[in-house]
Amino acid sequence: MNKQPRQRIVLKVGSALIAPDRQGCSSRYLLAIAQFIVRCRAKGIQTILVSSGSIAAGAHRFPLKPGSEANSPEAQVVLKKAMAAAGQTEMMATWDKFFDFPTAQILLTHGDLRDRERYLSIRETVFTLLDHDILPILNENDTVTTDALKVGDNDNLSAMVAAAADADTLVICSDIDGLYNKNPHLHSDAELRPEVNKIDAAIYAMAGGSHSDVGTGGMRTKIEAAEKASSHGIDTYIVNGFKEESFNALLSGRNPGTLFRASETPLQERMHWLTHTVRAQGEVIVAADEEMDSAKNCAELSSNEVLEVKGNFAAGDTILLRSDDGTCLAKARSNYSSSLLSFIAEQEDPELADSFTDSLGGIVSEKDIALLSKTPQLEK
Ligand SMILES: Nc1ncnc2c1ncn2[C@@H]1O[C@H](COP(=O)(O)OP(=O)(O)O)[C@@H](O)[C@H]1O
Ligand SMILES: N[C@@H](CCC(=O)OP(=O)(O)O)C(=O)O
Repeated sequence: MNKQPRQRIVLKVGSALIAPDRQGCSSRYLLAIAQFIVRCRAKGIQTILVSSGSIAAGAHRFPLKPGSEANSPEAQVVLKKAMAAAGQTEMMATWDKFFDFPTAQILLTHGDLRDRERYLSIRETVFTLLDHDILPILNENDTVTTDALKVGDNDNLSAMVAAAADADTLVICSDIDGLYNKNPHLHSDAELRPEVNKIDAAIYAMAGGSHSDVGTGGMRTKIEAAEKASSHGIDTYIVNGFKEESFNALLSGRNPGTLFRASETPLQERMHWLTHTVRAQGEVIVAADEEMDSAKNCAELSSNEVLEVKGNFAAGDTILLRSDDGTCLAKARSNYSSSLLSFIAEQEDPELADSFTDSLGGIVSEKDIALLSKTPQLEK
């Protein structure tokens, strides 16, 4: 970590470190990580742990019988939820054994993080725990989450937690030294990237998926996490969690892996939340020549400029403003439901359409708009 004293760090630990043999939790690699947490606290650095591994820890409780229906993809999803439920308690108990200070469990879904009220409540809880020197240990609530509600990987979850907790450093512990120019498990000539100052398509092109059977992240989700965190002013490291030297290096201000440098112009907290944490519930398509390059212009969007309304959303949900050439323009809180907006946008008579917006107000509000980059891209 950089020379200047760091005040708050989020540490993400992957499944392969928690249950390397898939036979329940093992302290084999966790002792060095626990000692790192203790040493951080001794230096006055507050620490938050995002720990994967509930599924990996619980998997051995569910031996698969050959040919059973549990081999179907649907059954596998249900089984993983049960594994997570069984493994979560074992994982928490394993961490708790290392410390002579208390730990606290926070299980989240993306549904919690994209709801502003619940997001602020989580943030408040984390701050209260830190104020009382209690180590928050967070994980996705795999047992109850659904495709619509889940973050899906703890790399991205750890970045959202780091933003919510106003951390200044995110350390993602992986089973590899850092980001290579290609997957080192597949290419013997792969080279480690020590620093990344700008995350772009070329960086994403380096990343492949996970090779482990219980991990879900792979390198792509780590880059997504680094993009979220660095845009919030958070230095993000990918380090090899299997090497004690990684943690010694961090504590002495050296970079043992890949450092994604924090943006010099971080997004304001609410804008960051809107841009990187909230998932759009629908889309509003406008013509590519519409001037949507400022929050003010977006807020002046009128119903007769709406070409199409996609998805089902309620008033208050977040939508994606996209031009008809595919460019993501902005994410914004919609003041209209998708059905009402579709009805208004379909009115042939622009004066009738305007009479609705005149009485109900703008489609989106200027204070709830986060402009996105002006290049055609898939929404992350
Ligand atoms: N460009 C890359 N650089 C490094 N690792 C990569 C890259 N592309 C794909 N990978 C794979 O991503 C894995 C790390 O992600 P993951 O499997 O989620 O592990 P963990 O759960 O320990 O974080 C590496 O072991 C490697 O197989
Ligand atoms: N919530 C899941 C996390 C899965 C996950 O992100 O795993 P990994 O890619 O090993 O960090 C679990 O506890 O198993």
